[in-house]
Amino acid sequence: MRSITVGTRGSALALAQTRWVVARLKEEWPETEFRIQTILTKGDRNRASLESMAAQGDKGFWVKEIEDALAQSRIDIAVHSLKDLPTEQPEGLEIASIPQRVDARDALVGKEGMKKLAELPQGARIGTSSVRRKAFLKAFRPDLEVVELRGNVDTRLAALAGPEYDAIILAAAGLIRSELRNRIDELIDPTILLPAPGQGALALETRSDDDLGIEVAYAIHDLATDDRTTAEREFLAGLGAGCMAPVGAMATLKSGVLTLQGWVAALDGSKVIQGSTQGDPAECADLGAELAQDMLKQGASALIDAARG
Ligand SMILES: NCc1[nH]cc(CCC(=O)O)c1CC(=O)O
Repeated sequence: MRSITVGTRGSALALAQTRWVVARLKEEWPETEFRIQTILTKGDRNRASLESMAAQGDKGFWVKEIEDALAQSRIDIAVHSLKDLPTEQPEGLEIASIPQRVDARDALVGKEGMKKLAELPQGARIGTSSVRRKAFLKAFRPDLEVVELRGNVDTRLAALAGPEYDAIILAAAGLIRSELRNRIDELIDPTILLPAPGQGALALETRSDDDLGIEVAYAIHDLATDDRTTAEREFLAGLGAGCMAPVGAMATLKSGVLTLQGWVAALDGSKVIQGSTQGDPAECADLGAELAQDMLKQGASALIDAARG
């Protein structure tokens, strides 16, 4: 029996999404044995330094060790949250497959009486560590207080039991994949909070010369998700921004037309530049790159430079 080793971070969410991937792969390849190998990343080892590393523009905080294991054939397929993958792909490795996206949106989880973003009382305290969520929240409701909240999904939900936060914001997909969908109080409308590029989608990474691994992974590829997230990630790359920038992007597909929305904000939410474009999904990469160029000209460069510090 042929055997494929699938590598992932060891967090509850990473394991939940990897088990989902393996279950889907098993449906397509019933004769193949799949093993799951967890790998500790710099992000897991040293959460405290996350902020400073990110500020220095360290890319691939959650992926480096996993990519090393892949390159050294200790694993055959790596499962990542697409949102955490740098837009530049390392030599010798490729994204072989993007499975179907769950939900791209952000979710609000609130205490009693704190279940809707628009209805939160003046000065309500919202927990998030994302510069994107913070900037867009402040733009929507400058009265809200954004309070730093780090950690994995369980840690963040547990923090809501304490006095520091009235509500927290997380990716809906993380809750859904962790079977915590019932904790979602509001799926936040993307006209208020545009999701991160690639949010809610996974990426299966392989060695570029591993035809078998590529074929196995590709069996669960979803073309619509690929087109949408390619447009979103090319927008991010075209801005010259990383995952730590206050940038949102979301593409939708309807009647064969891809619509891409992109937002770039000042860190304090005092300014948000919004743009959108439409076209043939086959041109998804160009649509993303062109929207980035347009918005850089409209003043997004200054915002991105400022966010970089
Ligand atoms: N930055 C951490 C991270 N990476 C992917 C997800 C959620 C799952 C996804 O977006 O696919 C999360 C947690 C969060 O943003 O709440």
